[in-house]
Amino acid sequence: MSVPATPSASRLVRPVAFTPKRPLSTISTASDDSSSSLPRATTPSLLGNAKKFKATISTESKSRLNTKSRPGSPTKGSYDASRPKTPTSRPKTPTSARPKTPTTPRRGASTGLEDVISEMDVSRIDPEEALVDFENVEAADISGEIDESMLKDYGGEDKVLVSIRVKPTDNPAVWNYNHKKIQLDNSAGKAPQEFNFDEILTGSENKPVYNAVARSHVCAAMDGYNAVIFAYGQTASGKTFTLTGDEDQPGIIPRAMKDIFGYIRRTPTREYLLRCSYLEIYNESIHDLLAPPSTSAAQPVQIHGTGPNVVLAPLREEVVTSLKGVREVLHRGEGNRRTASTDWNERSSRSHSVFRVVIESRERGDRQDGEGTPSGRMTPGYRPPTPGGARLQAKGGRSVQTSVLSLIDLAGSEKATSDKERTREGKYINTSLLTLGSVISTLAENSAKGKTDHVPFRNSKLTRMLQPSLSGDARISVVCTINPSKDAVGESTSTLLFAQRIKKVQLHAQKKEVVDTDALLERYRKEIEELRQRLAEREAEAPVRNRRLSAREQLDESRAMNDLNSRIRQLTKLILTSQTVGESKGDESRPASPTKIDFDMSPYQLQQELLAARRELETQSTQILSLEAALLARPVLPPDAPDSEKDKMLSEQAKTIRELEFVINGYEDNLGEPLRQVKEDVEREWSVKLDKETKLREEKEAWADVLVKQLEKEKKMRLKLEEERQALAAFVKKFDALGLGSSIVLPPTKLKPPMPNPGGAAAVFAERHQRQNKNLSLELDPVAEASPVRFTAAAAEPSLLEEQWDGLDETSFEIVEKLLSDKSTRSSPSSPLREVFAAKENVPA
Ligand SMILES: Nc1ncnc2c1ncn2[C@@H]1O[C@H](COP(=O)(O)OP(=O)(O)OP(=O)(O)O)[C@@H](O)[C@H]1O
Repeated sequence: MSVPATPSASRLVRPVAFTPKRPLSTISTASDDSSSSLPRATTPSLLGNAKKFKATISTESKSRLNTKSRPGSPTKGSYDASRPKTPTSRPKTPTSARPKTPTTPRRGASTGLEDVISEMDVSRIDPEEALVDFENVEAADISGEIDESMLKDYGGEDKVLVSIRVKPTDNPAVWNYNHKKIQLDNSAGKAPQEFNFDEILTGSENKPVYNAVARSHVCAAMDGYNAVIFAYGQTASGKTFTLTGDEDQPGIIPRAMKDIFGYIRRTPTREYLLRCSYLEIYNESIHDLLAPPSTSAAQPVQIHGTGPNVVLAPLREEVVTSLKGVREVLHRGEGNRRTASTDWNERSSRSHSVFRVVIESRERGDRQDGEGTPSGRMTPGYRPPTPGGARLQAKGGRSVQTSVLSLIDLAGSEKATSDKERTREGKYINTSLLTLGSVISTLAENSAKGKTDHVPFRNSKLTRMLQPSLSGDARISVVCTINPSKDAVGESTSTLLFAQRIKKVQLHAQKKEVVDTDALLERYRKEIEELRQRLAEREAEAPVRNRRLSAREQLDESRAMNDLNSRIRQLTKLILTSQTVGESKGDESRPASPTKIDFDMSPYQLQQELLAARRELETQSTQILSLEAALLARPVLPPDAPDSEKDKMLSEQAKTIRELEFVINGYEDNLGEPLRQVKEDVEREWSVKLDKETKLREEKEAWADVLVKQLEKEKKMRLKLEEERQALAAFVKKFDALGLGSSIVLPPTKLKPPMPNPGGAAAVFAERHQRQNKNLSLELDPVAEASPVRFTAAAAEPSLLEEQWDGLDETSFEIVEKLLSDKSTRSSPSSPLREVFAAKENVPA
């Protein structure tokens, strides 16, 4: 499959906290119609456990169903808005001409599937998956080839439309064919067997193939019928080329999507909602191709329910509003499919890929959203809104059609045929394809002979998934691709036999039109009205309310109102109408996927979510405040605290900061961009504080160095002082021994030799330092911090050492001066005093 790459659609991430879990609904509902020999299934619906109403079809609706509208074809490629057509062939049989609305389960009725979480439930659709509105269809998205004369009714919808596509080959072909008949050439050496089909197609043009094989079924799907188109054939015979095609020759899928938008554009009386899913069945395991490969591998899609009540879960659905959105979905699916495979060729030829489009539509009525029914562009036979009548109108319900178009690229059919010969190699057997063959055979047999033999739908994933459609609930078109070369005769014959069998299967496709207030389309419309009403109320109350709200609450309030407003705008954009199809200027005018807001939430739920978010924010604010308080109340470090204490404190602060960051991150996750600023501010504030703490620590370390140096200096001084004291004491002793003491009057009060202190100089220093700094805060507070500068200022006072030395110097000086001034002492050359001085001053005596 080659899908043109497109710029990726915007996929905004919805905060998890805002995503409510929702209950499951079933894919289809049981029919109460038993008039048919085959069980009559209803159109698959996504509304299983939602409340539904049994609605009668309006007169206009009946006449529409019974009248085959064949208005003139518009000019090719042009759009005639005033003459919208409904180009679907109508049932011919009396039974199918008047389809009955199926009975649907009432709310609360158990389907037995309530526990299954299904993303196919409309109420669980990811809001990123855009709702489509007929007014939004892009001109560029509309097929330029719309020509209703091309729409054919191949014998009515009770039969499967079977076409054969013969792949061009350079080898000599061994098949003869015209536009309806194909038969093996006699030269092939086998008994010529003739096959008749609805169409034999040749060549490499995909447009005629689409017109012949798919267009009528696409239109039927738009008109409310389920439709299945699948390609069957041996490997490399052209199935993918037919369904997907390439850029030059777009296949059925891109052409179908163009026609869908074209159909919407040409039907101004209805509005539509389109949802796509894309899955792959490989080795009897279903993978959601729209989910990331890791997710889909870890959580394969399961089929829940039986018969017509089939639910695939978990399976993503993407709502699309333009071809761009469709391309994005296909591109993503293809990418995921390739990622999941180690051998792409082998895997693609052995797996089935299923692209599904769910189409919801209803008449455009007089809406309270100001957009009313488009004037002057009415479809002939326009039906008034609310076909359910006054009772249903009172309940707010409007008739909604739901149909599913499934486009299936099957695995190579030779796997089903030739695998019989290699049963030992179990891995090659494609159970789904083999079961499809036997299911078709049984169905054909039952139809032909009026039997009710058991049909082995449950034997494979593919048939179980297709059971509602194969049971007759859908219009089916099969394109069987063959390689006309001689060496592929066996495979081609087998394919043609399959095609012949499926041609016999009887169908009973029914349109489904139910009034369902829970249909996504209806809910969106209703929600738009409710949101508008709510917004108007809020706006009216705003002046009074704002007076009693804090600034922060007012901000929250205005954000909530903005959210409401943008939600209304998005919901309005999502609904496609013919006007929006024509008026849009291009792909860029409308997002491929709308902003991710949960469209499924009612205004009340939205309000609850807002309240919950606010409560969460308040809790987080409290956490932040308490963490800040804890930081402020941290223990104060004493100035002489060891480094290990300081380290511990710093690491505790870092931890607190990390916790703050954590809280702020959660806070930001909830409120997004506005809080990023707050986070940055807090980060900045705390990083400044951290820097200050680090600086302070460095300063304290420097201060400690200074202190150590001071102590060493003091120690040296003390030693020197002690030496001097001893010398002086010896000098005095000698002086006294010489008998000179009586003649010299020493000033005893001034002689204060330093005495050793009990704690040593360090203790004295510490005591003095404490005294000096008792008024200084040495705590690690950036404002009241202690610093070496202050210490230096304190140390500028005379130090202990300086005082001691000053006293000693002065005393020594006075003593010496007195001695020197004593004439008797100086006059004696042998004076002992002189010797002492000479020894002390190191001068000759
Ligand atoms: N009608 C056709 N005209 C031109 N080329 C064709 C046609 N049919 C098939 N091809 C080419 O043949 C090749 C194989 O076709 P394709 O991949 O569609 O086969 P397939 O049946 O899907 O194979 P598989 O079962 O392996 O998926 C492709 O290159 C395709 O372009």
